[in-house]
Amino acid sequence: MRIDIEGLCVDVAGRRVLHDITLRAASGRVVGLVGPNGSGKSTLLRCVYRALRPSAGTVRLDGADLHAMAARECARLLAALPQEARTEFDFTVAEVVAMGRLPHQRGSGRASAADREVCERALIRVGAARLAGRGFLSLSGGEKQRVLIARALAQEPRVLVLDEPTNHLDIAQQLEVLALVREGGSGSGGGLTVLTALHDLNLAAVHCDDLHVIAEGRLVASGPPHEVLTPGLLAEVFGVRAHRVRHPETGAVQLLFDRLHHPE
Ligand SMILES: Nc1ncnc2c1ncn2[C@@H]1O[C@H](COP(=O)(O)OP(=O)(O)OP(=O)(O)O)[C@@H](O)[C@H]1O
Repeated sequence: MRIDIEGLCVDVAGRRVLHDITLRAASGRVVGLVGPNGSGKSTLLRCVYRALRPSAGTVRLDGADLHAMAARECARLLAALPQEARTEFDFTVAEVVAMGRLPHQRGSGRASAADREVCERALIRVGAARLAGRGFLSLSGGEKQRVLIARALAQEPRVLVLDEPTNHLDIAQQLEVLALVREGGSGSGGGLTVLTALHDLNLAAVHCDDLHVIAEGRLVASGPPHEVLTPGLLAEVFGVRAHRVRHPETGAVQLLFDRLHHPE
């Protein structure tokens, strides 16, 4: 499913934090949002998962205005993993994942055998089946993240929105979470579009098909990672000096950072 963001402006507390953002995430792509702290990545994502209404502009899913959709319709199409995804009560892992099925349930809202199977499959896919009976609040950060991804997959969305999904994870967990996200579509018939904010530019270079760079609320570059992550852009946007190398096995662009960039 395609995401078209057009002319998006957001004002927060009387200040414009996003200025006229227009970008597209093509169907089935893993699309990364990168940019310095406070540049507006989370604000943009919040507009896409409908936690925030833009001051101007539109977000469309395959042409349909997201903010004009009924909440249930939207929840059938789009799942989100916000930066501070929490549950206030100590639900079990199985209950947390079962919440992903709610948009698909009618009437009594009771889970069918088919719903339960989708949830079990989602937990197996993220390698967390053994956690099903545990209390969510007792899990480690990495385990919580896996379970929340399982909930998002159980929702069987066409669009997955992730805000820093690798936060607080060790390197192995980071790679695993991103691999899961990448494969996300394959178990649900393919075509899953992923829009994710990422701080780690090397992970973004490897795991994203396309990147959009946001700086001070404005879109400053878009394209495949090897085109976007240039030393010039990194100096200008992030204020760092970087060298580009190729991964010796995969050929992916990787960055070596040596020091802060001081303009002449
Ligand atoms: N509720 C709010 N009240 C006031 N300012 C806000 C609010 N939400 C966001 N902002 C401001 O909007 C700007 C963009 O914030 P946002 O969280 O979108 O940035 P970000 O790129 O996701 O940052 P980070 O990488 O640090 O998570 C920041 O200057 C932030 O202080």
